[in-house]
Amino acid sequence: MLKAVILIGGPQKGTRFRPLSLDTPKPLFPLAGRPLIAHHIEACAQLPDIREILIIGYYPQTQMEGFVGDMQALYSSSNINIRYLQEFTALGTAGGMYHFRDQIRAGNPRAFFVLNGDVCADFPLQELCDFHEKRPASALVTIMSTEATRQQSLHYGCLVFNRSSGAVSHYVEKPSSYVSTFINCGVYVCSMDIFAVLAQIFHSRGQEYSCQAFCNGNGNGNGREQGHIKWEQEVLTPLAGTDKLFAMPVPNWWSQLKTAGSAIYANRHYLGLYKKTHPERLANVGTKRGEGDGSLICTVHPDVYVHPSATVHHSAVLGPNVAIGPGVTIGPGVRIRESIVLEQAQILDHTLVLHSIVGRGSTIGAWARVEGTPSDPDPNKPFAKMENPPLFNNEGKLNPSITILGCFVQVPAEKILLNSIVLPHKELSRSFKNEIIL
Ligand SMILES: Nc1nc2c(ncn2[C@@H]2O[C@H](COP(=O)(O)OP(=O)(O)O[C@H]3O[C@H](CO)[C@@H](O)[C@H](O)[C@@H]3O)[C@@H](O)[C@H]2O)c(=O)[nH]1
Repeated sequence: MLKAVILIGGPQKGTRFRPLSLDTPKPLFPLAGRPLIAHHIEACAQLPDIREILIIGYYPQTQMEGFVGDMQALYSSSNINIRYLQEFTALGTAGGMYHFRDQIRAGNPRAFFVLNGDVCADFPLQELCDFHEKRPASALVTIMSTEATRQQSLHYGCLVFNRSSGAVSHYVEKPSSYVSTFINCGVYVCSMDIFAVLAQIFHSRGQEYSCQAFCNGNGNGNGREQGHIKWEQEVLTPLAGTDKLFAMPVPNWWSQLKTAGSAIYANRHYLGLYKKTHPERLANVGTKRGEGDGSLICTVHPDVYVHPSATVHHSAVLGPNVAIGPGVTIGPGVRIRESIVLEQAQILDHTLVLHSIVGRGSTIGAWARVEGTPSDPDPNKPFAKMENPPLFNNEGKLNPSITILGCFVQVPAEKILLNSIVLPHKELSRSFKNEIIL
């Protein structure tokens, strides 16, 4: 029996994903019509041995319970239990795993997966598990690894490993100078003995804290929670070179979801994966709607996802790489490409939407133009990943990126919105270019 843990962080995380994360917690942001971590759950559920998926984070229960209920219902017939476990405070990337160790160990799984909730991929979980189980009995963790450029590798965990055995000899989290182009994808298989390592870290921390508290005469020394454990620095780094840490390089598509710009890129890839895994979800076949209802929609340039409850005028043209959410209305002559339109948005007649995300309940008037700048990885650099540039450049100007409308924004007819970010509930009265509209 196997289990999986999905780490989703909490409300203070995902700040670079604003304004989209103001409305929906980042782990639930829809890509190709499904919440980000529903793709993780779907990948886990493909494995016949998976029995339980534990989502660990510090979002309030109320923000996660609807999603968890939907997932439980979806996978009830496959006998997979899905639960959300809330940390009382941010416990870091390994503290939650240790805190909820009894829940992970319950039922005696032979191993468990750990997936960062903010990565997107064609997750090769069965291969990763088979690889891990073929390593020596001493193996505690196998890391899924991919290659990045030399420069980009500095933003990730970097690893040096033996290409035939997979044994990791050196692991550095976000090094300041070049270590390796092989990076940590934030996807792991762990043996159950990893809890002994976590217990050791937790208890040594306890001694450190009580000593500091004694010396300072106050609570827990530096104010950090004793249960806070950094998986990368406190677990992976010391395990390197001990024959307990392994890496499996994979050629599959993989990306992080840090900025809103990366959502368009991930949306495109998840739509592309549907061709292999769930072609019935796509509205690719001629002019037919996805999800098997077969009614006519409009002209579609693959790949396109349209929620069955959306209303799309037959003269609209969608795609490539478009996802249309529930209850969306698309008027006559509308053209949308490389974009995500979230639930209940309305796009009125003859409007053009390019490289943009239209927030929940937003309205774009007729003959308007909403356009952003694509922020894809550099196609001329092998292994290049998405850049996650800051919002502003050194001159204090907005870096060109996709256009984002927060929820319930109103764009009047015949206006142009270019490379701009609009915060929720704004009613625009004119055109904007390269601006954040607060
Ligand atoms: N439950 C919980 N989850 C957390 C916490 N802190 C972070 N996480 C979750 O853990 C994942 C990674 O955390 P980050 O702190 O955002 O790390 P990162 O910059 O993305 O780097 C990590 O991922 C890279 C791959 O995407 C790796 O290359 C890198 O080595 C590292 O593991 C995210 O899904 C985040 O939501 C926490 O306190 N509690």
